[in-house]
Amino acid sequence: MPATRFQNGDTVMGRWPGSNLYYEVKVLSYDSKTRLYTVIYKDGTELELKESDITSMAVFKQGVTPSRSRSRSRSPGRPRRSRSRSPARTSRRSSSRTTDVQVRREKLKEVLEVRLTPVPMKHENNSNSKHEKKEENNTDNTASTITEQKTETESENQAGGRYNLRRRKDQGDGKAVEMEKKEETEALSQTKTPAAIKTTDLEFGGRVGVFFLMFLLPVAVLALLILCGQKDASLQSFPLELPTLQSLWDCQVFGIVLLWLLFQAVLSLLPVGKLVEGMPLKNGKTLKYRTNGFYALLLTAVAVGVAVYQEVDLSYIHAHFLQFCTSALLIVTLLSVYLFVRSRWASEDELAPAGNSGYIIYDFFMGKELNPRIKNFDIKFFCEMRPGLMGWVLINFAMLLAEMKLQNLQNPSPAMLLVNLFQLLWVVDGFWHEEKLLTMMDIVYDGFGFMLTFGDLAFVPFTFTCQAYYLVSHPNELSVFWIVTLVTMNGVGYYIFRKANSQKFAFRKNPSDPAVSHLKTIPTATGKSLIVSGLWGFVRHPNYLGDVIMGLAWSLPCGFNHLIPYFYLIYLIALLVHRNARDERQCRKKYGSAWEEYCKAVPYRIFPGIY
Ligand SMILES: NC(=O)C1=CN([C@@H]2O[C@H](COP(=O)(O)OP(=O)(O)OC[C@H]3O[C@@H](n4cnc5c(N)ncnc54)[C@H](OP(=O)(O)O)[C@@H]3O)[C@@H](O)[C@H]2O)C=CC1
Ligand SMILES: CC(C)=CCC[C@@H](C)[C@H]1CC=C2C3=C(CC[C@@]21C)[C@@]1(C)CC[C@H](O)C(C)(C)[C@@H]1CC3
Repeated sequence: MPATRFQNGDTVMGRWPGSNLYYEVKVLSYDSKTRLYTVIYKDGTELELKESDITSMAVFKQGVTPSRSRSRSRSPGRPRRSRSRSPARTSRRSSSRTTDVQVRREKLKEVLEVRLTPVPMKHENNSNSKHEKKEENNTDNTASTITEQKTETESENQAGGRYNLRRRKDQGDGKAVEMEKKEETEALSQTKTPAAIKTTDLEFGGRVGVFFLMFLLPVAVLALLILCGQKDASLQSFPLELPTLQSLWDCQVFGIVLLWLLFQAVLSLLPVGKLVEGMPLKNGKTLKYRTNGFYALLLTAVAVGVAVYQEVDLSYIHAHFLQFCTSALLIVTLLSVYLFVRSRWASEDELAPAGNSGYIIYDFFMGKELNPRIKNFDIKFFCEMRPGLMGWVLINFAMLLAEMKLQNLQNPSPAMLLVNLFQLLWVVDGFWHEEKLLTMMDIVYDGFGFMLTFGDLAFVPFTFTCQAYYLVSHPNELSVFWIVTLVTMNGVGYYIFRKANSQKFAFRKNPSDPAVSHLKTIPTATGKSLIVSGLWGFVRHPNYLGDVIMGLAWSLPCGFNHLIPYFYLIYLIALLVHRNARDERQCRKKYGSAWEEYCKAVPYRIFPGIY
């Protein structure tokens, strides 16, 4: 153990996570990487604590009590009566009381969970025999139970779990919950803001990897567009004819891109649509987000309709596509620099877990600040959903008009129509469920740096449109059989994607919701359960599977002459496989043996029988 304040075997006072209550604990070990102490409470509960959450016994003996606990005695090993409700009681009351309180409580719970990182099983190091027994019992509990939702047995298993934490989240009761939430928020805000933990697990090949990616990604996007626009779109037509500077840059185009960003920013600030609370931050506070994307989409459609009626020639976008892309790339670079510079003034609890390695290049790429804001304008939330996704739909429409113009068509080709409609459905769906983005890792975990800025403002609008761009100069006839097949394929993909995402969201919001209460689940020691039947029992990421099926239906209308229109599909598979690995790593950490059990019960990650 390096020089640390507390040594193995020391008896000290440890803060109970999420509260200001201190209990006697014994230090078991110290992890210099995570800078966390593993401590064991008197009742056998093992937790990882930060140094700031530990204090010496002497402080208490002198009567300087850091705990602000008043009459409320909450022993980690002794559940408070008012909180432990029988599941039967829950199901009688909960369905009609699915209130915001529950959702907020759920969010708060997740913050607490971060502090309750399960300690990996360490049988060989453990000298505490009582503890060993507990561990074995617990492993049995989680390993043997694939239960129907909310049975008494499940609840008992949970209560006897390793952390002796009651299942709180899967129980619903409006009033009590509200009180609980208040207490917990109070406790959280009283707790000193934790020091930012340095990012030690570097992704994307670390500093060297991201350095190359930062150059490779923009070049790859430009190369894709050049190839897509060429008559011979074969991958073998390398080396590409280098574009002239004039075909890459145009000040008017740059102005249009800036106007587009401004227009979308103004729409995003309109006081319509729900004001939604995001997930709690490290300091227990939450940010508010205006979710008016659907209205913004409608207003954008009206504006575009008026422009077309006024005979604005949208095929201009097709003719200047490369210039639009370079303008976007310049904006991405400027915005990333701005974000990196401003992150110097961000407080510790405003920093993202993923982008704080201390290496400039890496942090610039990953993003240091979690939720950069200018007053109430959330730059990340805006960029994730608005200019890129709206731009995608607009560009697709412009390509449709360009196809009619260049190929002298009265109507758009069926292939172009299908690509436009399929992708429009996906974007509309995204705006309809905009609120759900707030729980995704991009918002909750990733910083806002070059990677996401580039992804949102350049990658999405200029590569997701590659099928439509390709079709303008590479027409492809579709038979009725193909049209029916593609519509069915997109429908099936969309059904799986939507159902899986909605099921998970509904379950996390309220597991007793009649829409999901029939699903089988695996309980976990954190209090959350994992769905193990239906789509989530088919593969571990059914939502990714649905997305990939749709991706295939978007590329097939372009035919089989070239690989280039399949770029989106290839990107999507690579992204989702990587995302899946990232997510599973986090879930394994969060859920321990319950996650292993889930993996055993549902062996395939995305593609049944293959992966
Ligand atoms: N086209 C594109 O470019 C992209 C599309 N997407 C799409 O966005 C959607 C959302 O993706 P993503 O953000 O990756 O999130 P996921 O839907 O994959 O969420 C993963 C989380 O779900 C929870 N979970 C996992 N398994 C279970 C289970 N069995 N039961 C209950 N909860 C479970 C866990 O969180 P916890 O337990 O903490 O709740 C886990 O961390 C997907 O449909 C994806 O295809 C995403 C990225 C890019
Ligand atoms: C090569 C590179 C740097 C890629 C960056 C990846 C981004 C393009 C994607 C990462 C996750 C995304 C999501 C959406 C758009 C693409 C990015 C930003 C999304 C907002 C689109 C709308 C959907 O409905 C969604 C909310 C599910 C989705 C979330 C993830």
